[in-house]
Amino acid sequence: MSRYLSDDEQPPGLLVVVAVQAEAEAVLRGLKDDSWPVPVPGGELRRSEHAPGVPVDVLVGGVGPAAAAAATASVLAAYRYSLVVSAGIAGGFAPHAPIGSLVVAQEIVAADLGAETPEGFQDVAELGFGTVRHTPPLGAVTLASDALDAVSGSVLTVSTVTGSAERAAELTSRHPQAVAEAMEGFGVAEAAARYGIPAFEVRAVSNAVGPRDRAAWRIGEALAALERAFGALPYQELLQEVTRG
Ligand SMILES: O=C(O)c1cccc(C(=O)CC[C@H]2O[C@@H](n3cnc4c(=O)[nH]cnc43)[C@H](O)[C@@H]2O)c1
Repeated sequence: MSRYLSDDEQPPGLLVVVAVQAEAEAVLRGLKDDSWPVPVPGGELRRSEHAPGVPVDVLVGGVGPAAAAAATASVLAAYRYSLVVSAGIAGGFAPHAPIGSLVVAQEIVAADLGAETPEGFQDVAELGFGTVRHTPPLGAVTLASDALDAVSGSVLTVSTVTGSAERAAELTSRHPQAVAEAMEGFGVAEAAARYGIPAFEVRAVSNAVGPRDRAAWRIGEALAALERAFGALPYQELLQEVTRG
C-alpha cells in the first residue's frame, strides 16, 4: 500500500526549497530521511512524511532568487502545498545572529531590487513598480521560533553577497530588523504568492555578513543546525496554523 496518496487525496503539506544538494541532505537527515523521489519538471524532489499525514517535499532549486523562483513555480504548477519554505545557510548580522544560530523570517525582503538614484538606493516599491517584501504568517513564525529557539527578524534576499562592513552597514540602516542575508527567500516567496500560498524562511547561520572572509565560514556547523531545525519543527501545528480559516 502506498504510503503516499495521490496528489488529489493527500492533504497538501510543506514544500521546502533549498539552494544546493548539501542543504537538501541536511534537511532530509532532520526529517529522518525515509524519503523517496518524485518527478518534477526538470528533475525530481524528495518526498517524506515526517509527521503522520504531513507530507514534506524537499526541492533543490539552485542559488539566487531567479533560480529559486523558477524552480519553486515549476513545482507549484504540479503539486498542491499549504506552506512553502525557503531554507538553507545564511549570513548573520552581528550581534543578532551568530554563526551556528537559527533564524526565522518575520519578513522576507528583496534588499537590492531597485535603483541607485541621486538620493541613494530606492527599492522597486519606493519607485512604484512592485513589492520587495513578503510577510510569513505570524502564528507560524512564533511556533517555529519558539520550537527552534531561533532569532526572528527580517531576512534579506540579495543577488550579490555582502563583502564589506560598509555594505553591511548600508543594509542594516535600511533594514534595522535585519538578522540574516541569503539569496533565495524572496524568489521562493514570490513564486508562492503567485499561487496564493504562504511562504516562510528558516536559515542556519554559516558566516557573518560583512568583510569577505571565507576562512571564517562554518558551513558544517550551519548544516548541522539546519538538520536540527528540520528535526524539531512542529509540522502538524504549523500546517494547522496556516490552514486555519
Ligand atoms: O565568496 C564569498 O565570499 C561568499 C560569501 C558568502 C556567501 C557566498 C555564497 O556564494 C553563498 C551562496 C549560498 O549560501 C547562502 N549564503 C550563505 N551565506 C550568505 C551570505 O552571507 N550572504 C548571502 N547568501 C549567503 C545563499 O543563500 C546561497 O544559497 C560566497
